[in-house]
Amino acid sequence: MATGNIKVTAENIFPIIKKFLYSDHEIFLRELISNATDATLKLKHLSTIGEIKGDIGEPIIEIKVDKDKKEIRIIDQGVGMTGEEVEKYINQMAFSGAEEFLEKYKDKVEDSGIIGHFGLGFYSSFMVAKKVEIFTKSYQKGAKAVRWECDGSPEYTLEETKRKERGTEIVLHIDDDSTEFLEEHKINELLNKYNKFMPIPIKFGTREETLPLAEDAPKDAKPEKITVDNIVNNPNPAWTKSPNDLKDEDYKAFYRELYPMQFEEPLFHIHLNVDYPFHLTGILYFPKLSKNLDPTKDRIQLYQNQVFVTDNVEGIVPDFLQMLRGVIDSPDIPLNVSRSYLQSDAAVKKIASYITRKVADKLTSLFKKDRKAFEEKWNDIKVIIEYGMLSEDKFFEKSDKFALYPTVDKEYFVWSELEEKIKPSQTDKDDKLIVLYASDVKAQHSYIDAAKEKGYTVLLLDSPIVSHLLQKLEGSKKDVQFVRVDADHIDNLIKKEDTKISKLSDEEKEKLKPIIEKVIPKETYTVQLEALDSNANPFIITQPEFMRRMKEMQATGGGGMMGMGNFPEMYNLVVNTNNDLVSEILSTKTKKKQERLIQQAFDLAKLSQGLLQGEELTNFIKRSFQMVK
Ligand SMILES: Nc1ncnc2c1ncn2[C@@H]1O[C@H](COP(=O)(O)OP(=O)(O)OP(=O)(O)O)[C@@H](O)[C@H]1O
Repeated sequence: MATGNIKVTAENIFPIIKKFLYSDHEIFLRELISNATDATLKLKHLSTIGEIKGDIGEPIIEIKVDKDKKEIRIIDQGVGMTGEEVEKYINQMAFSGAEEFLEKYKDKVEDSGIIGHFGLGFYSSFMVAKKVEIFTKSYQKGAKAVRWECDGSPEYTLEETKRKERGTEIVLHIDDDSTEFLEEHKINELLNKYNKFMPIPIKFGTREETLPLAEDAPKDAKPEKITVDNIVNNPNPAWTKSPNDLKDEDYKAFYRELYPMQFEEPLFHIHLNVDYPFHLTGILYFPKLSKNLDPTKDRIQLYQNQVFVTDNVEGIVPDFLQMLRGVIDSPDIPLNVSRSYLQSDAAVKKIASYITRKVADKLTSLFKKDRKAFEEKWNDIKVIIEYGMLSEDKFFEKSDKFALYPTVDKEYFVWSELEEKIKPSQTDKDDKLIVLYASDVKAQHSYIDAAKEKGYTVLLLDSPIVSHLLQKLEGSKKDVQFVRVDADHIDNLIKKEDTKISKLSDEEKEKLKPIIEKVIPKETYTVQLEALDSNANPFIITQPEFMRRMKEMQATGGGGMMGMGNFPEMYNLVVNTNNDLVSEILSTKTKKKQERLIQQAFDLAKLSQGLLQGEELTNFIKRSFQMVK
């Protein structure tokens, strides 16, 4: 038997480990299962290359909990260790990691989550155990089994022991302050969180399985029950397979496996697979976005060689794709590092731009392959795509191929098609292409109608960030301007000629303006007299595009003009000097009647904008009944 002192610069490393990693105690199980997995994968590799002769069977990893003895055991059938190897890897190497760790982080107690990075994996067991034993036997011929023990002081014991089976058994004698880990449900929870897709089968207890009855079994035959290993993981998850071997159904099944509480099917998936300049596999899903979507639930999961790392992929996956679901697995992602480290990591940065490109390519191919199906999905995916166009320039460049511009009549165009269609009719006198859009088909009905009557195309752009996107589109496309149909009278939106003849003379106009201004609230409405088509309404309420868009941009964050968001609503009241009613208002002699006509026309204009409510609406209805009496 050998005893010795583990060499560490600090007097006693274990209390420090505990303190450093206080919040992350539960990762001990992941670390130990990772080691067991590595040892098993090594064994399989040695067997494949002929280093190990004979059958190695189907090695599994087993977790056992003994609540009475306060023990957790992690048992593998991997390569095991010789006495020298324990000496080297557990006593010295692991501790050199510990030393480095201490050296680097002694002043930064708050920076936790760095263990794996420093090869402290095994020692994380001391976060929950007051004593740890290792029973191990190497695969090497003639190797003797050894037992190592350490109680959290720098002293350890290493001795020969009796053990026939190849592999390693770690026994954790759980500390009194960590007994929660002796609960079966807690272990199940951890296995489900961190080890659900690890590559070696993990057994935790047993379960009953009912065998199917033989076809010719008598009617009263009872099905036979057998006890089988309870394997908690799926060692071959879909993302590790080749896309050629997977059908649509398999992808959907994997989605359900990942998110058992999700009942909505995903819209489509993207299988990621890259070997150079970094390794990455994964499957991303576009979910159906609904209003009650909780962005903190069922997020993209990040794995390193099938070991769960985190479901906070901020900084790894571009912002606009955070709403997607699925998994990303890369051996190049460090297991246990702090978030700031992850974000500054060069490999991680490349991952984000690769994913962006891949998503753009997939959208392009989906659009090309089945345009109709893509159009049907557009409403569900547009927010993600529009957000991507806004935030990622590379994505914006590619989006011309698949970003759709739907009309109020549910026709869908990509930019080049739209341009071709509206260029002849919607180019104004200054050679600007005016793109008309609505945000609410019902509320803006009369304006849409007026535009359609002129043969114009009206888009329906109703996502919350659309004003930001239009700003960006106008900045990148030459001589293009977007205007919402209710921003002005249609003749003013797409100006074809400079002046229109007004029925009212300049003196008449000067007389009329103050009369109207007296009746309508000046602080909200600016009166504007304009010579429009005689068929156009007498009074039209508009909200200038610029003003409205800036306010919207303020409200949805970023951009826009400072302070605009708090500005009161301001509108224009366009008075059509060519409409007969306006002439009538001017020529009405009785002041009372004149005011009533103005009020009535004004209320009608408000009504068509959805602005007439409450008391004003009640008064309007009363007045209207009196007028038709
Ligand atoms: N179950 C095991 N079977 C065989 N060898 C093991 C086992 N557990 C640990 N070891 C050996 O002990 C070494 C130290 O383990 P430890 O978990 O501390 O660090 P690591 O696995 O090398 O790195 P990290 O876990 O930080 O990624 C391992 O590299 C391995 O050689």
